[in-house]
Amino acid sequence: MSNTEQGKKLAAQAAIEYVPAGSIVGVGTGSTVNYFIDELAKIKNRIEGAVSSSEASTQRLKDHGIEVFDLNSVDSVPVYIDGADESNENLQLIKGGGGALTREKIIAQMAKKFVCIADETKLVDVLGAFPLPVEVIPMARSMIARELVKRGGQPVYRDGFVTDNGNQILDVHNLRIMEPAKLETELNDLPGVVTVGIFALRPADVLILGTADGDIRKIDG
Ligand SMILES: O=C[C@H](O)[C@H](O)[C@H](O)COP(=O)(O)O
Repeated sequence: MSNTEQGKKLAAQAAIEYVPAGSIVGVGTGSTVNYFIDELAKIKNRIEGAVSSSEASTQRLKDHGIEVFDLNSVDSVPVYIDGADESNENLQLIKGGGGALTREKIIAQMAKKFVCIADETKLVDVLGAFPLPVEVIPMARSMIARELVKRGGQPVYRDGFVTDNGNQILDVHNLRIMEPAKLETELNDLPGVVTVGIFALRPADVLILGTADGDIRKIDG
C-alpha cells in the first residue's frame, strides 16, 4: 500500500472514535471515506445507520449491511465524516473531486460536528492548486464559465460526467483562493450555480491527517 493510501486509511480508522453510539452517521464520498465505511461496518451494531452523500457511498454502506436513511427523515446528524481534495490550516476545504459536493455540503451543513479525513498531502497553505469543482445547471454552463474566466479562473468542463443530481461540473484551474469564504459567497450568487466546492462558510471542525510515517495528526478548528 502506498504512503498516500496508508495515510487515508489511518485517518479513516481514527475517525471512528467520533461516532457516537446509537447515532445516524453522516457519510461523505471518495476513496478515503471508502476506508471509513469499511471501518464503520465493524461497529455497525453500535450505530442506528447512516445518511449518505452519494449513490456510490449508499451502495457501499448497504453492501456492508448498514441502513441508509433518507435525509428528510432525520432530525439531526451528530457527526459527518468526509474527505477533501485540499484543506488549509483553518479547515476550509476544496471538495468535489468525485463530483459529490452538493450532497456533501447539505449534510455538512446539518452536522453538529464535521470531521474531515485525509492523507497529509491534502494540507496546503493556499487553496486552489486543486481545480475547484463547481456544479452547474447544464443550460447555464457556458455563461458561468465566462463569469469564472472574468475572475481569473480557467474552467474546464468535466465532459461526460453527470452528478447524482443530474447536473454538470466545471473544474476551475489557475486559482489562488486567498479569501475562500468571499469567493464561495460570490460564486454561490451566480444564477445556475448549484454548489461551489469551497467549504469555507461551513468549514470542518476537525481535520485528521494520516502521515507517511504511519502516524496521525489532528487539527481542531
Ligand atoms: O466529491 C468528492 C468528495 O468531495 C471527496 O471527499 C474528495 O474528492 C476527496 O476524495 P478522496 O478521498 O478520494 O481523495
